[in-house]
Formats: sequence, structure tokens, C-alpha cells
Amino acid sequence: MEADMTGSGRAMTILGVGCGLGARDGGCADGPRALRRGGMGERLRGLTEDLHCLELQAPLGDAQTVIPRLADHLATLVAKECGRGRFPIVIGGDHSCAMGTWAGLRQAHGAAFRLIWIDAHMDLHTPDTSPSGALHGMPLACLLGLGPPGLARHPPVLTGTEVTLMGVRSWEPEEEARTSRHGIRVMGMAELKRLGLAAALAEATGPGDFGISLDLDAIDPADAPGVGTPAPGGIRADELLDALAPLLASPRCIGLEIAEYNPHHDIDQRTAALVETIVEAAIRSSGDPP
Ligand SMILES: NC(=[NH2+])NCCC[C@H](N)C(=O)O
Repeated sequence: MEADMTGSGRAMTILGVGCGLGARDGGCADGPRALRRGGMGERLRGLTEDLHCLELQAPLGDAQTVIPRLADHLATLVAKECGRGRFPIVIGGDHSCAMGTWAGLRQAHGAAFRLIWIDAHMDLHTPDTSPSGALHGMPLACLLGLGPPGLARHPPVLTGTEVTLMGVRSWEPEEEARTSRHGIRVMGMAELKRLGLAAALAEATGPGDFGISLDLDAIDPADAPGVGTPAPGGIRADELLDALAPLLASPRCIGLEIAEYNPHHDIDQRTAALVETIVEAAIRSSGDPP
């Protein structure tokens, strides 16, 4: 992807995806709107000459019908923005948005890329293994081509060996079996502590292009309470920010996704502020030399 350099960094497009149908607690459907009403877009526009903000809202309907369509729509938009040389930042909504984000990037990005999936959960279910039936527990499986027609991506967007799962601490046995079967590298909290987050991320990204999918529940609930499926013992927000900022500055970073912001559970706008800080880091660093 050719970056469109406009003095203050590369051109960026924020795509909000107002959908919570994939989660049991659907409050994350209000995430993008809450961020917009809180003034995030305006503040970020003050930092860069070239920021576009788009927002998709899930129509009424059942998850099985709406989510595959929304994913296709999002994929088309992401591919279009990338094709124009713009860096895509997708903000969920529940994590099922990943089915669209990375399909779009696969469509638009000529070369192979690795995906860093930072999450408390593995999101590797298919409908026959899921304990909840919730589609936000399935997006990574769908990207690997698993699951029923309509949900599974064909051809697969990624192979397991292109994916690293980071920060996971809540999963079902069938998901763990899939990580081994598909050769997915898993870095749990103990390994992140041992390696240090920056070194772990460097290993996960490898030498080539990469994308980042951040489920906010990867972060410790003390720092990011505004999520629907919190899991104790997560990554501390300041450590994540420190480790993530240089990656977001890298020209090898082809896209960023931040999912699961649920304003109804947020405390003192803590999670909203964190989302904004991460996006701000992506914008500020984009002017840095490679
Ligand atoms: N993206 C998420 N927050 N996923 C949570 C999934 C939780 C659980 N593994 C399930 O499938 O129901």
C-alpha cells in the first residue's frame, strides 16, 4: 500500500462499526456513537490534515443475517480506503467486525501480512463449538475459513501461521485445539510478562507487513472497564501504549482495529480516553520517518 503523505503523516480513515449483535451484551453497538458525541473526531482532526470519519450502523435484524452482510460492506469500504492509500482504523462494535476489516485488507493489500490479535479471548469458535452462540467469539475462526457459509471467509483471509494471539486468558478447549491444529502462535499473559510486551510484539510482527486487531478486553479491566466480556489479569494500558506506539509508527503497519468498546460499562470515560489515545498515537506517529 502506498501511503499518501500530506505533511502531517499518512492519510487515515476511521470507520466506526455500530454493531453489538455479535455479543450477548449488545451495548458496544453504541461505542462509535459515544466516541463521536464525546468529541473524539474533532479533537483528532486537529492533529492531522487528512482524517476522514465514517460510521456504519447495523440495521435491525438477527445476527446471522446482519453480521455477514455488514462484514461484506465493511470489507468493501476498508478495501476502498486502502486502495486510495489511506490507513484504515476500524472501531467497533463487537469483535465480529474483524471478519470485514481483515477481509478488506486482504483484498486491497498486495503482499502477505501478519495479524496480531490482542484479546483476552481466542475468538476461535464455530457455531458447533461455541458455548454462547455469540458471533464475536468466532471472527478469527471465520478469517481462517472455518464455520458455516456466509460467516467463514472463502478463500481464507489468513492462515494460522500468519496469526499471533496475545494476552489471551479465557478460552474453551476446542479453541485451544484449533490453535495447535492451525499453527497459531499463542502468547498468554505469563509469556508476555516473561518476554516483555515490546519484545513479544516484535516477535509477533516479524520483518514484514502486519495488522493489529485489539479487543479492549485484552487490557486489564481496571484500565479498560468499558467492555462487555471483561477478564481479570490483563495487560496494563500504559504498557500497551508504550509498546504499541512504535508499531503504529511503522510503515509496515497496514491497519488497526479496536473492538468491543461498550460505553455502558465505562467508568469516568476511562476506556473512551484509552481508545482516543491509541488512535492519537497512530495519527501522531504516522508523520515519523520510517
Ligand atoms: N470478542 C469477544 N469479546 N469474545 C468473547 C467470547 C467469549 C466466549 N469464548 C464465547 O465464545 O462466548
